[in-house]
Amino acid sequence: MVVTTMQLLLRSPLKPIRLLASRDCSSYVSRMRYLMRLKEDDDACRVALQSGTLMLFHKLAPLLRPTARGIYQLHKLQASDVKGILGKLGENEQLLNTSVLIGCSDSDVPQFSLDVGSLEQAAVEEMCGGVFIDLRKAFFLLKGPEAPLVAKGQALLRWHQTHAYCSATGQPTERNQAGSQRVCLQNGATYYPQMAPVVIVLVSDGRRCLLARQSTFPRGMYSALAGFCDMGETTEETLRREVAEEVGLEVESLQYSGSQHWPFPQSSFMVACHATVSPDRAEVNLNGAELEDARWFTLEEIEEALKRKTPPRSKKGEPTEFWVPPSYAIANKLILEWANHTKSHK
Ligand SMILES: NC(=O)C1=CN([C@@H]2O[C@H](COP(=O)(O)OP(=O)(O)OC[C@H]3O[C@@H](n4cnc5c(N)ncnc54)[C@H](OP(=O)(O)O)[C@@H]3O)[C@@H](O)[C@H]2O)C=CC1
Ligand SMILES: [Mg+2]
Repeated sequence: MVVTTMQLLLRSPLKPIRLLASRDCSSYVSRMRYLMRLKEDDDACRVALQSGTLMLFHKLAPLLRPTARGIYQLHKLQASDVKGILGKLGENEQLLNTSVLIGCSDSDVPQFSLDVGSLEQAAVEEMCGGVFIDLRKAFFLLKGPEAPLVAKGQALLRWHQTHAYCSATGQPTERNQAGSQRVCLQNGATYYPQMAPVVIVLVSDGRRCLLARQSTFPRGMYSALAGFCDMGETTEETLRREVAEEVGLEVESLQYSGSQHWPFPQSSFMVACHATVSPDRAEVNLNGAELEDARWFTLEEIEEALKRKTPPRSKKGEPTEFWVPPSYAIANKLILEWANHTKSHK
C-alpha cells in the first residue's frame, strides 16, 4: 500500500508496561512520600544526610571500588566516613551539606551524592580505597541499577555547578538542602533541574533496520537516529522531523518503547520509539552535515553485532567490525527488541 499522507499511529496504545515487581507497593509509596518530605523540609533532609549513604565525585567523576579483576562497584560511604576524610584533609565539615539527594534504597536508606573536587584526588582515593573514573568509563564498568544511579547523581551535581546565578538578575541563587531546586535571592524565581527531551528512533522497513553514525562516534559503531525536541514539539513531531532531516525518509507509523535519562554530554531525557517506513520509499538521502553514514542492516547483520563485545578490536589496517551501542544505552534495547520481533515474524 502506498501511503500518501502521514499516518502516525501509536500502535497498541492500551498495552500496559508493568511497573510493580512485587506485591509490596505500600513500601514504595512510603519511600516516595519520605523523599517528598526531604525535598520540602531542609531540617529533615540534614538529619537524613547523617544516616544516609553518599556517592563521592571528584570534578564529576564518580568514585568506584575495584572488587575483583576488572570488576568495579559504586563506592558508597556513610556520612561519618566522609566527615573523617574531610577532617583528615583539613576541609570544613560543612562541605557535607553541599550533598544532593538522589533517592532512597529498597531498604529505606536515603542516598546522596557529593562532589569533593576541592580536595586532592589522590588523597581521597587512598583514604577510601577507591578510584575516581570518568563517567563514560564508569558506565561501562558498572552493572545493573548502579549505572543509572551514578548518572543521576552526576547530573544533579552538574546542574548545581552550572546554575549558581539567576539568568534574569545575574544574582546568586540558593539551593534547598535536598538540592531539588534553587531560588534567586533577588527576585525569588525558582529554578528546577532540567533535562533536554530527545527522541531516539529505530526505523524499520519491515525487513531491515536503519542505523547511522556521526563522525564523533567510536569507530565502527552505528546507532539509532536521535534528535533534540524543538520548543513546542510533540514526540511524534520530533520523530517525524528528525527522520526527514537526517535521512530524508517519511515515517508512516510509530510505537513507543521506553525512556532513559542520558547524562552525556548533559542531561537528556531520551524517549525511545520504533517507526516504520514503506519498503518502496526506503532510499536513504543522507544529511552529511549531521551524519557520516546511515545504512540499512539485515536481521543477520544485527544479530552478529549484538553478539560482539564492544568495542571490537580490529587488526591494524583492517576496518573495524560494525557494532552497536552497549546494553546500558536505550539504543541497544531498541535494536534488541527489533531483532526479537523480526525473528519471531520471519
Ligand atoms: N542513550 C542512547 O542510546 C543514545 C543517546 N543519544 C544522545 O541523544 C542526544 C541527541 O542526539 P543527536 O543526534 O546528537 O541530536 P540532534 O540530531 O538533535 O543533533 C545535535 C545538534 O542539535 C543541536 N541542538 C539542539 N538542541 C540542543 C540541545 N538541547 N542540546 C544540545 N544540542 C542541541 C546542536 O547543534 P549546534 O551544536 O549546531 O547548536 C547539536 O549539535 C545526544 O546527546 C546523544 O548523546 C544518541 C544516540 C543513542
Ligand atoms: Mg541526530
